[in-house]
Amino acid sequence: MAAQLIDGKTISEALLNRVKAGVDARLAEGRRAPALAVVLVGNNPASEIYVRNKKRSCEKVGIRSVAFDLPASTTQAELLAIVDQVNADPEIDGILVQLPLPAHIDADAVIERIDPKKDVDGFHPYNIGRLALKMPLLRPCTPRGVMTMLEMSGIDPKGKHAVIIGASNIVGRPMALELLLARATVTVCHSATADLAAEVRRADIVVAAVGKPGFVPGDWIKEGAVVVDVGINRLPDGKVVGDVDFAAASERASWITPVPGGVGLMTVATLLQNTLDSANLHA
Ligand SMILES: Nc1nc2c(c(=O)[nH]1)N[C@@H](CN(C=O)c1ccc(C(=O)N[C@@H](CCC(=O)O)C(=O)O)cc1)CN2
Repeated sequence: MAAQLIDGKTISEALLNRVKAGVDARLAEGRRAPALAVVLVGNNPASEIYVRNKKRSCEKVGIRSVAFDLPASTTQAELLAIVDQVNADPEIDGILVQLPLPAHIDADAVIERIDPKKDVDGFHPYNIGRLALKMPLLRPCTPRGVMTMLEMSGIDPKGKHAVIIGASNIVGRPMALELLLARATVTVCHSATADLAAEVRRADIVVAAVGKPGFVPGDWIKEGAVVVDVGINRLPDGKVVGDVDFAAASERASWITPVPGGVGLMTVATLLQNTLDSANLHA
């Protein structure tokens, strides 16, 4: 059986259209456009691309973006002062600090400094706690984007066994909370998991978020499983591939996300959805 594609391009465009309609509705009511502070420290080439895409998408849907492009030498105190400034600005609804930050900056301290009401990345302990307690407010973009992809493809995780490979704060952990909220039975695998292949072979839904090209071979995928590939790995020849052997997994899966053109596009669109949500909640 050849898998059906969960097409991030089509689904993210539909989501962006929905966000644009929400922005237009605010303007029609005489309310201001939502605004997003976009903070980039240093010159990590991948981060520069992601931030550029986020700003372009803001433009497309009518969200105002306010850029803070800071040198790699920025100190933690300087960055925290900028976070304080945008926290206090009533014209800003969302704050995005692009990760990773340079090694001399404590990313957890920066995330914790963001006003949880403006935490459109959903990484603040307050927002993660709300998700864990079944009271989600601002939800991490990649996992929320994955849930939108499943929903728009008619895939209901309820009663399914979901296996997540990777336990990061950005993807693996909040992904587990999202799937639990959707009533899946969830297994989170990580580098100390005893028999990863056996865990994945039992999965109805596999979410791979490892950051290693082709880490999941096709023969780990159960016949008919749904495969969500969150990995974005750039090969020496410049090609971008996921964590899953796409061709082999497609032979067994019922649905699969491609890389590129999959979850990454949803991460950006969901950030704008969160920014609109934040504006509608508070301004
Ligand atoms: N503050 C944050 N930092 C980071 C996040 C995040 O959600 N918030 N996630 C990742 C990077 N990321 C967004 O910031 C991101 C990753 C990938 C894509 C994307 O569009 N991927 C494309 C392929 C891109 C390519 O060719 O390089 C795709 O999947 O089609 C967008 C955003 C870490 N940092």
